[in-house]
Amino acid sequence: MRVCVALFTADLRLHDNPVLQAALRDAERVVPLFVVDTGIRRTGFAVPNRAAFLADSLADLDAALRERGGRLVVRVGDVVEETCRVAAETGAEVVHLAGGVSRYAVRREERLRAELAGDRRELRVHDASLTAVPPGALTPAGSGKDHFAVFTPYFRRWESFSVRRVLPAPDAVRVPDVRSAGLPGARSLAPGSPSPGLPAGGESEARRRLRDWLSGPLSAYDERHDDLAADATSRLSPYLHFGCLSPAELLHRARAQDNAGAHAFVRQLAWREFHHQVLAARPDAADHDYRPRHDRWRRAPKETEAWRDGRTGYPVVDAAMRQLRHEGWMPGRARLLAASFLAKTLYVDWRVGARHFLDLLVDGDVANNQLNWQWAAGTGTDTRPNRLLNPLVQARRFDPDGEYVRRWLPELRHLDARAVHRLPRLDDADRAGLDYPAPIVDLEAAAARFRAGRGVD
Ligand SMILES: Cc1cc2nc3c(=O)[nH]c(=O)nc-3n(C[C@H](O)[C@H](O)[C@H](O)COP(=O)(O)OP(=O)(O)OC[C@H]3O[C@@H](n4cnc5c(N)ncnc54)[C@H](O)[C@@H]3O)c2cc1C
Repeated sequence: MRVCVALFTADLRLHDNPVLQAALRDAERVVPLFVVDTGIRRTGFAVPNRAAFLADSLADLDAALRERGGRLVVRVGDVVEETCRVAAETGAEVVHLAGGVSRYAVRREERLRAELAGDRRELRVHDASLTAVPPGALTPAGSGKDHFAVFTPYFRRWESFSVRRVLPAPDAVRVPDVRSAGLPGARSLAPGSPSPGLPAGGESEARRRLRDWLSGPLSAYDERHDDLAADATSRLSPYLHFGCLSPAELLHRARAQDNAGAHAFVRQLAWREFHHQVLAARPDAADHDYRPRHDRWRRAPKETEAWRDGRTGYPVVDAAMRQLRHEGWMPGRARLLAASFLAKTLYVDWRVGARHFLDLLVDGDVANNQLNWQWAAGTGTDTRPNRLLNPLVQARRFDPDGEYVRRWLPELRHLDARAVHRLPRLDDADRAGLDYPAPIVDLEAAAARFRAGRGVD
């Protein structure tokens, strides 16, 4: 074959990229194509933090292709129309694409297949690109079900799945003569300013972080990942979200280190894949309860605003929410306790919180964000859906010295650990002089309200 198109989506890398490798195998010349998709802009999913990360990642991908004699071809418009146009202009017979799981990705794939077929061209989809185990490859034996609804049995099967081997980065990429728009800047992808502490995007940065992570911190992951002050998780999530890092490669390399840290880390990677297979089977779970509980959610605009601003009066929740605004990222434990606080303690619809996270998270992802929110709200796959996380207990367990709180709440920097933990229990006289709010909600009353709302004892 003379020409193929490799359409990049959430796989912005040269290493271990099945889409690019298949295109290079099939054709003498390959169009490495990225379409700045105006359809995604219309969904509201394009926000400044992810736009900045995406702009970095595209620039890095282009530079890596240029080192190999190629370049990234960029188009702006409807992804299906632009891809078909590029295929027609270059005479490409086949377009290669990574299989996605969101409704948007599935619809894109269907439209692309139909449009290309009308032009006697073919779409080839690679389903072990965005996850190590293809979503849908594992189903509960003998149940007739199309996906796993509970993590532990999924994990057991996932662990024994034979993951494809890691593919090398290509040495050379020959690109046909075809028009390209310039690389997009962050502001052309989404107006507005990114968070000041946003990480840099791109495959080069991803591989540098991967090397650092594997060379030491990984082995302590089991002991330290929930320690909020230690900042001892990988921070690889945005690189996985944009595909600057391959999940299959990460999995193989973590597994090669046979220690407790690596085992615990691999289990977390499986959660990502678990949520992808749930969303693939139940795309409606992006905005509908996976397991409806007939909740009578509260509308509490002032309390929700206080939660968004990190002014709830519960220091660990507020620290988490301020970190989110500053970095566009927060550790898993902080996400969980902040989400539980909104959906259970304040009893506000999880969709309100999920939207706020998607507005800021640099790794904001339909599968992981929406389904983790549902897990925290008890409308998802949690097998104990009505448990409530107490923010005071969470703070003592996961930030015993109050260091995480002091890092993110400058107004409390002068307080010692004991004072930080006692803060929500102080009366107004003791609170005087502190620029920090009284708790916006009483925890016992909130727990009773949640149970009554949900109809559980
Ligand atoms: C309410 C809520 C919303 C979330 N939203 C997102 C999101 O939009 N995008 C996202 O990538 N993750 C999301 N997560 C999952 C998880 O919190 C993050 O992936 C993780 O904190 C990222 O930090 P890390 O890379 O240092 O993770 P590590 O602790 O180093 O874990 C390694 C990798 O495992 C995966 N992982 C870990 N925990 C989970 C989990 N619970 N679910 C799925 N994958 C997991 C991630 O890909 C992560 O990068 C959310 C969790 C909660 C509770």
